[in-house]
Amino acid sequence: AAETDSPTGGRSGALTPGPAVAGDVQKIDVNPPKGTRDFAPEDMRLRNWLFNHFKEVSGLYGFEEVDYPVLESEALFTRKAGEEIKDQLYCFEDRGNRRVALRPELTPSLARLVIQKGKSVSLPIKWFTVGQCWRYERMTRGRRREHYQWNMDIIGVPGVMAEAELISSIVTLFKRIGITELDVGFKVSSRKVLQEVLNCYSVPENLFGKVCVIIDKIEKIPVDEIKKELKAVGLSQEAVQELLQVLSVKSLKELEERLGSSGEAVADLKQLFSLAEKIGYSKWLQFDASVVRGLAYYTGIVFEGFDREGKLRAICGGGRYDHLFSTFGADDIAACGFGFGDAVIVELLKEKGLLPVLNLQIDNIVCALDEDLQGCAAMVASILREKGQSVELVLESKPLKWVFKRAARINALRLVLVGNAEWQRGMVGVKILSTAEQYEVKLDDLKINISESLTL
Ligand SMILES: OCc1cccc(Br)n1
Repeated sequence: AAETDSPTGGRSGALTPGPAVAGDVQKIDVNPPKGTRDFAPEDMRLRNWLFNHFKEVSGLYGFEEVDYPVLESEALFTRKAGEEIKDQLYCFEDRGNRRVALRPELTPSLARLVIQKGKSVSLPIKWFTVGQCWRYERMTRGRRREHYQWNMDIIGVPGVMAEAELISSIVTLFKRIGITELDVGFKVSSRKVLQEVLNCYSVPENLFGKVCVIIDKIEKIPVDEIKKELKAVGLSQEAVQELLQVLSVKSLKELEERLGSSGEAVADLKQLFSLAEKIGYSKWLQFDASVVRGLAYYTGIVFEGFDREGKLRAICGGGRYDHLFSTFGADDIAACGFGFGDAVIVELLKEKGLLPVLNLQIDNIVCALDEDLQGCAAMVASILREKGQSVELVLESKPLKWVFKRAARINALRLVLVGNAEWQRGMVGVKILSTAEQYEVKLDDLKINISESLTL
């Protein structure tokens, strides 16, 4: 069955299309395109709750928000490393015969903007964004074709403090939404591990990305297939054997025994775990040599957030990518970042019973008791809105029963009634809906502040 797309489960509840309409008007499909989601109000409240946490955490860490077009030149993503993200590129030729694509990730756009800004931005650059990303996947697998990703990137810091800061920001996010280290962990490794092994077998640099992309599939396809693909790109039997062995190393200590203490891979990882200890999130981290991530451009520390029950796909992932900029014809600059999707985290929150209850809340519902008082009711609404009060103004003449029902549905705190008798005396009626207390309030007092005036 197709994965539940909507955060509240199941595909959006479309109206059951009625009988064919008159004439040749075609009934439209009221569902969104395959693999995409609508966000109805209750879904949008959950999405805004999550994205607000993303943005608040980004602010806590001193990151600035940026944004890019969802449509980019296809050239940003046409890396020749056999990545799934390229195979599933949502690309086409536009009316100007340009090859364009719906972005499958945000990092290349960030690199493009950093290069564009050049010397006008001071280092380190710390940018974040929350953006929709796309892939065109055959619907046979029924998977989503879009999701929103929170991305944080630090540009211009070669040291591991940058990765430590990024992982710290994700831990902060998790804590804010009720996720603990008992629910989620981070598998951490470094691609320098693979680099050091491949260097021993004189494997040319340009194969590095391809080798990593193949190895990233180690838990998804049989190991014989992995071996076959590695040999197909030119690795010797010995190199393949050594690679697969080093990926099964179970601890940093064992890695150090295998690679020695002088290499950067071990040094970086030891420093990261030491920083995690100091910052206070080492319980969230574990070394896992098999983590390589599926993007070709990572060059150093890589990490992914996983649910400890092992029911879900990776929650987030990232790492260092020190050579991405030169692939765009610019000077290289140290860089690291992560992506955090909006879908898996919601599945995890559901699993853990941590979905927040987010109801609509309106301060006032304002209603005219007589047709000819509609304008007066609108005036009362304006007065309240100018005081920063949210107001649902009843826009048509409705029976009080309907108004009370509406008030309950929108969770209104107060009902403000505009009636002839009171209006003649410059007053309006106010009912506190939770306690049924009733007041008459002078219109002038409303101009002060309805809450204050109610204490009169
Ligand atoms: O994380 C891979 C990915 C990229 C774009 C869209 C979706 Br859904 N998933």
